[in-house]
Amino acid sequence: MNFKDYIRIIPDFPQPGIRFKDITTLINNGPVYRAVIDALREAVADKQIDLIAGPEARGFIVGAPLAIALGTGFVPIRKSGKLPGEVVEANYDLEYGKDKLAIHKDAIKPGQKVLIADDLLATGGTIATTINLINQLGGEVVGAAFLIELGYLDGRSKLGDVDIFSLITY
Ligand SMILES: O=P(O)(O)OC[C@H]1O[C@H](OP(=O)(O)OP(=O)(O)O)[C@H](O)[C@@H]1O
Ligand SMILES: Nc1ncnc2[nH]cnc12
Repeated sequence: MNFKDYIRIIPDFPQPGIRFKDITTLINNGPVYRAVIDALREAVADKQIDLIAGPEARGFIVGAPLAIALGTGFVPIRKSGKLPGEVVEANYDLEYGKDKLAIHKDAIKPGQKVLIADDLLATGGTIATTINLINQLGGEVVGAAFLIELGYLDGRSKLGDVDIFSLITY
């Protein structure tokens, strides 16, 4: 199955010059959505994983079903102001702007092994910040899994020695 056939590219969204990779057309198709989650599960099958962490919002679309497939818990990393409990927060830059992410302080116990999941790796700003938040809680990041990697933005170089898995690259 060629996942690229199901991803729609929208030029100049959300700002001129960005070629937006729209996954709504992929997740609209049940068998293809399931095949993506199966492929990610297989890609990380050799890892010991206690928790999946996914950044809002598209990280939930990939991370929550992957957590169910692996039988782990799921930790939502949310945009600032959305989580009700005590949080740690960090600012970051992404391909088309700036934002602030937060995690509940009690979401990860020291030493727990955490796999990050998201739909897309672009500049790496979102995931570098996600790693930072997990590390602040004492979690150990064992890898990061994506449906899409934008190789031309070299987000990998921001993620240190974290193991990175992506199903397709542009
Ligand atoms: O590697 P980066 O340059 O940081 O970009 C990648 C991030 O950008 C998108 O999220 P976005 O912040 O647009 O939020 P959304 O999931 O709520 O649409 C995408 O889902 C990744 O999380
Ligand atoms: N080009 C892109 N398409 C979809 N989501 C993105 N997040 C960051 N860059 C993106």
